[in-house]
Amino acid sequence: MQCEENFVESYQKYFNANLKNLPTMMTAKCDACPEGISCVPQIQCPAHVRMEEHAKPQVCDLPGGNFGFCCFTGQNHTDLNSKKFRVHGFSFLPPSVIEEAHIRFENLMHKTGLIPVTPGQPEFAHNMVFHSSQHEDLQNFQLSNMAMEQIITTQVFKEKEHIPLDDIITNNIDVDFMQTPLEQLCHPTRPCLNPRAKYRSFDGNCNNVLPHRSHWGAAGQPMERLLPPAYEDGIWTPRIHAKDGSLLTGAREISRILLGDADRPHPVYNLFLMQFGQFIAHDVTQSATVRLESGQSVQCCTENNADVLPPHQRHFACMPIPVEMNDEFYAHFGIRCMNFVRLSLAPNTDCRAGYGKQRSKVTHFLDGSAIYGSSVETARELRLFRGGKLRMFNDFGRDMLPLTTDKGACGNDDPSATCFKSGDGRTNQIISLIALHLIFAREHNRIAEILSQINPHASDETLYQEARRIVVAELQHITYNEYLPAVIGPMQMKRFRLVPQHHGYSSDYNNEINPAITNAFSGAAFRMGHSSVAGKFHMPGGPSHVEEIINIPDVMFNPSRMRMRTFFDDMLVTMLHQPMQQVDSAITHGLSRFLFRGNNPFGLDLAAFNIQRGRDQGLRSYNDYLEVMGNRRIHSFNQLPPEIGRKLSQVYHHPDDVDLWIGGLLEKPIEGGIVGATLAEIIADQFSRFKVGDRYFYEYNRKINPGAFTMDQLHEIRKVTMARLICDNADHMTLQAVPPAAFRRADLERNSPIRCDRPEIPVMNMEAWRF
Ligand code: HEM
Ligand SMILES: [Ca+2]
Repeated sequence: MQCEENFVESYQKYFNANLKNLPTMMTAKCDACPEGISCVPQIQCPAHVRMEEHAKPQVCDLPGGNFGFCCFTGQNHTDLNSKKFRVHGFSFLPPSVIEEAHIRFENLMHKTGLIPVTPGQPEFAHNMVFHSSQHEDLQNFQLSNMAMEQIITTQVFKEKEHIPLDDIITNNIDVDFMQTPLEQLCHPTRPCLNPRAKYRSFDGNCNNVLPHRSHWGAAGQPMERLLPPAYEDGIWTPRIHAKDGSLLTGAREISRILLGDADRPHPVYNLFLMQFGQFIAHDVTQSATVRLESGQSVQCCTENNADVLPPHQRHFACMPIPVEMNDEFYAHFGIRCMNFVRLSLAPNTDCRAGYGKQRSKVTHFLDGSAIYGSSVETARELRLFRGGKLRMFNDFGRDMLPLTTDKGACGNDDPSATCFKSGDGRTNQIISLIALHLIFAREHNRIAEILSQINPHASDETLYQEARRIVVAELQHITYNEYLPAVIGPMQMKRFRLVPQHHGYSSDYNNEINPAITNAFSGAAFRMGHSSVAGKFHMPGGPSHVEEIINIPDVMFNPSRMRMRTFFDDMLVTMLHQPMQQVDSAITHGLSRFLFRGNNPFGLDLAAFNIQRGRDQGLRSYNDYLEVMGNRRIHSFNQLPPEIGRKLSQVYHHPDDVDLWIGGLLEKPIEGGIVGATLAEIIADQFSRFKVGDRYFYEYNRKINPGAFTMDQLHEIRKVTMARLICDNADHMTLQAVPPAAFRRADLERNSPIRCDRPEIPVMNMEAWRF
């Protein structure tokens, strides 16, 4: 193993030049890591950041000319190694702790703040984005309560036994709920009945075949963390104090001061990129807010949002956002409070006391769950059970998504109102999202139809599962081949080994990697997409050539236009031609003032929600994420480019207070990507987990993936592009041609729309699937 001492130069070349970086540690750089240890970017090896100098890992080379670390501590922020520093040796919970916790729990559940939100209000629609099915909502209520009782017990234990905060946030207390009344809340993990199942399960269970990891990435499992939580008590109390002890500036105030509305069209990418982003965001993450037993959502403001409810009347999950008297928008309506309810938690599967972990309701894998559902029950409801197809709604000869009367999906009491159903409960949230769902549902049926022609004797079940396997592979291929490089740039694609292969199988699977969503990704990094949203759709004119302009709040949870004859095509044309907005400090008022306005003169502020949500999830400050990436912390706003430093100092006292989503948005985009270096690293880490931690990933061979494609099939999958999927599933009434790079603006040189039979938009040869 060759080692070299001076590697600072290559390090500086990679990281954001603005920050005048130097490595946080100095060790020799070696060619290769010891056997069995992988070389990864520093963010994928977070535990060692907390360690003593002598425990720091060696530096090694990564593809793309940059270095990483020979990571022996794993991809979690805690490491077994740190256990030896543990101060306390408890192994059981004193009965007095359990009794007191139970009394507190009962008080919280049944005594205060049981006021529901009124239908028709914007906050009613806000809660619909956390909806999946009535059954799921009820289950969520029960699990969330169980988790709450565990959390309260941990809080009482910490208070009574004076457990240091650091031991709590690093999961360093070895106390479990076994042999206590809370034992019934523990869910022992079950071994998989068929570890070599050819098709992935619907709920994501048994992806990892090791018995104690079979639940990794499954629906309902908790989000995991890159860094320890920044809860005030280490357990669940949200961060509200700045470093200097003063109160942090409110989320709405930060939003209105820093994130104005400005039209800055992206020079390269179109709205299809934005929309695909939301579609896959919904595949991989859906949190849920705490609800009342009745299933209704909690209200944290007084009538007409005139004030926040006084603390003694508030539900325990309330975290209302105060609105200033001088708010240039909401003041006109007398609004002084925006409703905000905290996310529900998942009970700890290992039955140990610890900090709260947010529950995600969908499968964490990128596995088409937004198309097929995250449970066997939903998958069944969506199937036709004939020819392997999905159920569709035949709308005057056209296949549309099936309709639903579930009020939780559109919030509409009118039974004749259009409202669509898919594998995800958020489909109707904006009309352009429905277009993506429709493309993928039609693609499934198109493939099932061809498969049945080639294989006339195949059963409905085989056709369905094979079509699903192909569609999920197409989704993964488009994501890694076209979408991700646009977002995080070519350098990160290489560093994190995310570039799809042109030939052969990949063998990158690693059963040590938990594919779970990280809080940093769902609570901040991937919400970068909100800045790329445009406030208006410029719809092409019909025969009259008069362009129609649609304000986005008018098509949120209001999908009826979708049934107009040419709307689907028109929407696709718009998304391909209209630029998306740059990812920066501008957020359209369509999201930051009028979100889910319905028939009201004002709506909600999504930017304020993102900031508040980060605090709800215990995200650490932007500075801590700089450090885990290997950057130097910032000690003064002067260290930042003047424009950014000036902005941040308007609302934060110290760089240690900056919310991750805000700090990330203000960075300049990395080369070839749309986001800055910090968000790019968090996103790259997440997509590396989806690949390395998913046994059924489309590029894996038969030794890893029991449902691996043959070499011929994989070769065909690799031809698929987003443009091909649009070509094969549009109505072709007003859409006659498609730009070959579907995420790039159609007005770019060499990306002019072309006919779908041109070789630049290749076709899969389905003969490879003759069974
Ligand atoms: C098209 C307009 C969009 C609307 C109206 C919208 C709206 C929302 C809302 C209301 C939430 C929940 C906020 C909260 O209370 O925490 C949310 C969460 C989220 N959004 Fe968006 N969004 C849009 C586009 C996007 C895009 C383009 C992306 C990514 C590229 C994205 C990524 C996310 C993510 C990752 C979450 C967190 C989901 C979870 O874990 O629950 N969104 N969005
Ligand atoms: Ca999924």
